[in-house]
Amino acid sequence: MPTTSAATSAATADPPKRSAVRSLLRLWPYVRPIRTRLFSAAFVAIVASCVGLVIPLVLKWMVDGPVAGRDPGGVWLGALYLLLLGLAEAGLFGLRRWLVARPLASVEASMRADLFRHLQRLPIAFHDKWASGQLLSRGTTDLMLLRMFLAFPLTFLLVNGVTILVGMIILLAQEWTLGLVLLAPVVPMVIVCSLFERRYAAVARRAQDQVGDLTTVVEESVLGVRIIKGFGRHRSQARAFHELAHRLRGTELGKAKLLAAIWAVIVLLPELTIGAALVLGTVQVADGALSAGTLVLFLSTALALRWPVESIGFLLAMSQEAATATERYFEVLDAEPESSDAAAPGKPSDVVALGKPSDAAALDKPPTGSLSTGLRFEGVEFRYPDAAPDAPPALARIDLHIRPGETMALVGATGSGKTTLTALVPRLHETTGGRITLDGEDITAMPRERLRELVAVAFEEPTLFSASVGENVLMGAEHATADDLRRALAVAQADFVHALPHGTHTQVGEQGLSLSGGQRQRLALARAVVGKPRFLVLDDPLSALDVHTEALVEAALREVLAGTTALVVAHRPSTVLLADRVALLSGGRITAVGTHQELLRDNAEYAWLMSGADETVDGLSYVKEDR
Ligand SMILES: Nc1ncnc2c1ncn2[C@@H]1O[C@H](COP(=O)(O)OP(=O)(O)OP(=O)(O)O)[C@@H](O)[C@H]1O
Repeated sequence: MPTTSAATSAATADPPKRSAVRSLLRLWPYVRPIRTRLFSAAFVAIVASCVGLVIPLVLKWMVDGPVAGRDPGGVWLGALYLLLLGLAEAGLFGLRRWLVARPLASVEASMRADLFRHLQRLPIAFHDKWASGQLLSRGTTDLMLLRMFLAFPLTFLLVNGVTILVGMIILLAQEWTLGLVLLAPVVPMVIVCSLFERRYAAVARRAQDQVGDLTTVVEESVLGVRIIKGFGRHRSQARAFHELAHRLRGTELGKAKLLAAIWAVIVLLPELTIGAALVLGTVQVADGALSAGTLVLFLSTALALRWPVESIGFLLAMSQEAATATERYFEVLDAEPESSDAAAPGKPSDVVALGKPSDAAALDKPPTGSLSTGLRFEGVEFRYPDAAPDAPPALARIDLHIRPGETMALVGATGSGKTTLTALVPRLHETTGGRITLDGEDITAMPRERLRELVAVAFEEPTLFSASVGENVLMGAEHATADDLRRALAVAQADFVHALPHGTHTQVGEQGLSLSGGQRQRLALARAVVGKPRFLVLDDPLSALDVHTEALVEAALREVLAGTTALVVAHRPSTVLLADRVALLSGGRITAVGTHQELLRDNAEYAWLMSGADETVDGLSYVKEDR
């Protein structure tokens, strides 16, 4: 898992410098399908707001009419009007909410689905660089911010703008001198708002990135809880968490200070002008230049405009956060996925054999028209995208031919490139030179779907998903039958599942934590073989097994391997003995190929790598002979 700092830099390096509006416009494809409802809701809210502005006009009519003329009937009529207007305003706002609630939930759901689908299609190189917490926070917090923006600020910035405009027109039409007094703070407020927007954009981005970092630490602490406890690292982990939480707290406080400042300006200036208008209006009423009803209308309209004006501060803040969330969302969505013939979404990452054709035997034969020539590496070179430019490539000049039905063991010192080489076959990484062919067909020329039907992979670190044992294994072949499942479990010596509380229906916890490492490895192996793949790539899949279980797995695996072309990474001689030939990988190059005995005799490095394990070799020789 990438470190927090590396992931942070990957996630936050050079965020695009777009204005908030341009960032938010990128949401249009998602908003388009619900535009009618959204515009209707905005229209309803504008009408509701304007209905609210009629109330001061009724008040003026009441004060200058029935109240001045001491007409109780008129006063009651006015009160009835006010009640109806109030009810209409409340009803319309309720209608607005009803109009937007469901479609906005669907926008959030479809954005989340797109993000998830895209994450499945992004290359391993992307996932190597990005911390999972950063991706998680984009799929949760950021999308929630976007839904809130579409539900509230998007509509209310418009509604409040129109309300302020209509209110000001009413005021200017009634008495333009007092209207101008109320208009006085507009210019300073626009300046303050634009300054605020710029500063808030930076601090909002920082806060959202820090939430991603914090999520990463929490996730790592939960997943790595055994290591943390085993090494007594809970204090240092807690310290790392507190440091990040402290940093986030500081950023959030910075946000709160900025909000407080703009809030103060936005509240204070209108209050001052309302006070000034009140004094001026009272003097005019005393002089007889203004009717008492007009002054009441003036004050009640100004008070009705207070909320639309005061809310601008936090509506702008929410919009800015939504713009940042949009940027962060599209940073992931803009990342280039695997080439257009990418695998279908929803594939597990550690097993690449999915979807056995309905006729299982079809996989055991090469496709019509192509010769069965096995697995061939021709001048393959690979360099990790984030490796230093002057660093040697992880793999260079790899020429290797694994014949049809042959099992080739791949042996090499740690860091020699074994995992990297195996990852190239199912195209988890793309070769940077040379080519790999399966029965003569270049793997880059075949659709990924087909490649992943042909090749199954099991890794040393087996991942189990939160699903039943059976579902986990059958991820290796969607159309496999109960018999296939039973056979695969038998090959992987995973019969222990029948003793689990609900057999193959037993749910295994997050990452299969409730099972031992060896049990998980056996399930991952069962997953790799359940689809009877033509090509099998195993990256040291038996490392967590005891010698006896390993021998049993190997005996059963040999039957599977007999009809399969296989590349098996091996550290132990016992695994090597499974193979027909061995390839020695040294510093990213194949330095020797031969049988185990030949290499033991002729190659010092191989002999050294295999040394100290004679007992196991003998033990397995017995198994082989017995077979
Ligand atoms: N994502 C990556 N980015 C850059 N370099 C990497 C990456 N993954 C592995 N490497 C480097 O590539 C080299 C080969 O690594 P690889 O994991 O293939 O070795 P290995 O032979 O499988 O080792 P082991 O036996 O310990 O599993 C190592 O030097 C490693 O540091």
